[in-house]
Amino acid sequence: MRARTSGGGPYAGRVLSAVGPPVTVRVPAKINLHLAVGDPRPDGYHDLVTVFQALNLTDEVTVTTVVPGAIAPGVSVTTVDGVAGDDVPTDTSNLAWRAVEALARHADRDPDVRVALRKAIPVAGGMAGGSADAAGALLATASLWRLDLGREALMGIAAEVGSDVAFALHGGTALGTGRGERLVPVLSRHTFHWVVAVADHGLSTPSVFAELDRLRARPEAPRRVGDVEPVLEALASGEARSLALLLGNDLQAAAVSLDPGLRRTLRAGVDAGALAGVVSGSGPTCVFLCDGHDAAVRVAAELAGVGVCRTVRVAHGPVPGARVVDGEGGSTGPPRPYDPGPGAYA
Ligand SMILES: C[C@](O)(CO)[C@H](O)COP(=O)(O)OP(=O)(O)OC[C@H]1O[C@@H](n2ccc(N)nc2=O)[C@H](O)[C@@H]1O
Ligand SMILES: Nc1ncnc2c1ncn2[C@@H]1O[C@H](COP(=O)(O)OP(=O)(O)OP(=O)(O)O)[C@@H](O)[C@H]1O
Repeated sequence: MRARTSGGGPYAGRVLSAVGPPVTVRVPAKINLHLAVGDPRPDGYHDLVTVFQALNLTDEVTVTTVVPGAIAPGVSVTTVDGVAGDDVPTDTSNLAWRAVEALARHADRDPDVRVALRKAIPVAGGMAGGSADAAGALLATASLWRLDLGREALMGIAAEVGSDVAFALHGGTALGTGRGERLVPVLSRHTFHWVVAVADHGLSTPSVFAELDRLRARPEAPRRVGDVEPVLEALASGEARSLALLLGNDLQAAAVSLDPGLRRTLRAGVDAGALAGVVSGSGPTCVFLCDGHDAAVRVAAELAGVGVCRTVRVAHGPVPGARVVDGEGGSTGPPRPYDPGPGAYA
């Protein structure tokens, strides 16, 4: 079925795409097990060496073809699991919409879709929620439009939209370099169990990078994280206790400097029985590695009682990157042109 617009509006007179069923993609949050930040580059970014892991804390992105008079182009947002979504824009600045526009430019067509976000990933929490939505919107729209895009092309468009978007497509565990957009899969044996402490406010990523530059300009600059190799070895061994000793994030000092209460959160998680805790990315979410699922449930219960954060979640990783899901709102059509591959999680 094809639809043609009538009357005025941005699509007046244009032939719109075939109206197929909506496509829903589930896409994970990320944490950084290791985050080494270099000096600022001339373009304002910082080179990173980071180890990402995707957790089973996911947003869902549903993309529907615009139907004139019935379904308008744009973005809508609902939140679940206590996520505060007031800061999430529903205009063209939403990262998911920017991803649709980037794909539309690439495909030389109009962004004639509606994007519905169902957010469970904390907003401005250092878990790449906006980037996850962008990755989900890219994959869902590419599937809806049945674009014959290879993995490399989609990853390239993802990297244009944001530093963390490519990883949200990739999933699993990966080593990221450059701005974090150049990815190599990392062997990660077994599943790691995490407690996620979500703060009652966000931190702006550019402000945290700027604070790190400021702290580093002082004589008592924060110590930098060590080499990444031992982290890769601990992941390959699957030993949570080995990995716990090696969790490190150069942005942690900056996040704590902007939000000193995080010190208390980090201490509370370890006091509650976690093996170790670290600020996730640019914060303020803190994640705690635990010795198995049962330990994580105990740590989460105790941490929730201390009152140092807004909500506490139990999660595990690695999990796959963005995936088209079947079921209500999803699509059960033929195989999709983009297959993100199995990832490198065991
Ligand atoms: C902190 C991390 O989450 C670690 O994975 C990411 O590096 C942040 O990735 P992101 O939120 O996708 O960041 P972008 O949207 O690309 O950049 C937002 C802003 O963060 C700063 N930024 C980001 C990434 C990077 N490698 N260096 C930076 O300095 C820049 O000021 C940039 O303007
Ligand atoms: N789809 C989206 N979801 C959440 N925030 C969005 C979205 N699109 C744009 N934003 C804006 O981006 C800001 C950062 O949101 P996001 O949740 O991605 O932060 P983050 O998890 O700290 O990111 P990262 O870990 O990649 O640095 C929000 O405060 C909001 O204003």
